[in-house]
Amino acid sequence: MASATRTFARASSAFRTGTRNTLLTVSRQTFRCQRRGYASEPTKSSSSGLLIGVGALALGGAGYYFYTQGNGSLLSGSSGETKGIFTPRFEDYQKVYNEVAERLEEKDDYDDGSYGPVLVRLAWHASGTFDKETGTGGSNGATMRFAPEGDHGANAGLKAARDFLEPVKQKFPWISYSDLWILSGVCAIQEMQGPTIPYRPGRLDKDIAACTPDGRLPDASQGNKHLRDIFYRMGFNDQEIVALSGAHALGRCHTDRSGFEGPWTFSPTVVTNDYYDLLLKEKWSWKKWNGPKQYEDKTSKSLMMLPTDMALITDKSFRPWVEKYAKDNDLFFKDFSAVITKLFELGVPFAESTEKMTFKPTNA
Ligand code: HEM
Repeated sequence: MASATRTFARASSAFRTGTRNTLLTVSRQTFRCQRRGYASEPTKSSSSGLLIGVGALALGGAGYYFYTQGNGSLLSGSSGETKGIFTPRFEDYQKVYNEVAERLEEKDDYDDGSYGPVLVRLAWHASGTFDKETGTGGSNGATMRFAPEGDHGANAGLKAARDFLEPVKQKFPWISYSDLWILSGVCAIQEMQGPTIPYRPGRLDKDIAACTPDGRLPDASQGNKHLRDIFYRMGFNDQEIVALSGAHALGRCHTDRSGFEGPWTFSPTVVTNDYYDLLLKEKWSWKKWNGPKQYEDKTSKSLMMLPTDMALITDKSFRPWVEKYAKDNDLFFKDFSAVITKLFELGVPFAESTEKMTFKPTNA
């Protein structure tokens, strides 16, 4: 620790004050985080990312590679000369997008054939901790890298998503984890044939001190009041709660993660409005098993609904939106794109000049 600190001190003295301050902040965070330790689930992914900073600093006389967290940074060549500030542009973010898309295509032996759904869940759980009253939580910080947040029951299983992204972070060390997780959610939705999701970069990774308390994400065993408590706290209304829930067209529940079991739809790796359609058209009854209370469809007995999903058709204000989205996929795509963009941007202090980016899907 001491020699790494000295290496940092030597290296940082070579740079102008503004950059040095940024680097010092990043480095102090790095050392503090190392002392405090990470969540038991995400240790590998998070520590290696932060260690990039230390590794870069340790290059010493061989030259320096310095990256801030996505908003521009000093980039030096291996011969030691400073090359200038690296400011990522749209093309750079599209490269990250393409890399995630390529890995999604390659790694098709996971779950139902794609990491896409779990990447969407990672981006949502990173964002869904936001509290509009205090301005805390949200995607700006990627604090799920640390215990206790990574170990919150609601986040069980998301290490798979973080590990999937670690090689991408290593290939593009200039992007913050916070921006990477959201960009990957955007990529997963688009690559799974969903709507275009506009993206803005600018999130900064925060220290362990910014971890949010347990209990900010929804509890699937509850009902409509709980959904409103959780989503109103983030700043959403009833229509938006229903539109966001359409993400459950994707993926599945796992007994070793949430305790629940099974997918919501027959095409869990394609974004569709099937979730709403099935909610309305199927007959749902309690599944007979020893696990937590969940519903199963009468026809195939292979699909599931959570108590919170069923609340969308028993609640008078939610139900009309379920009916609208079941009838009109274009409307669902339009509203889903708008509401998930809002979710991904909760509490992020973007610079005014930050423009929305639209990535080209690889299968377009
Ligand atoms: C409305 C309240 C919500 C509740 C109670 C809830 C609960 C759950 C639960 C229990 C799982 C299963 C986790 C597992 O066992 O692997 C799950 C999975 C998932 N959730 Fe939600 N969720 C909610 C909202 C959302 C929202 C707003 C999104 C995204 C916009 C979302 C996206 C997903 C996805 C994509 C999966 C599948 C993950 C996978 O296949 O690994 N959920 N959710």
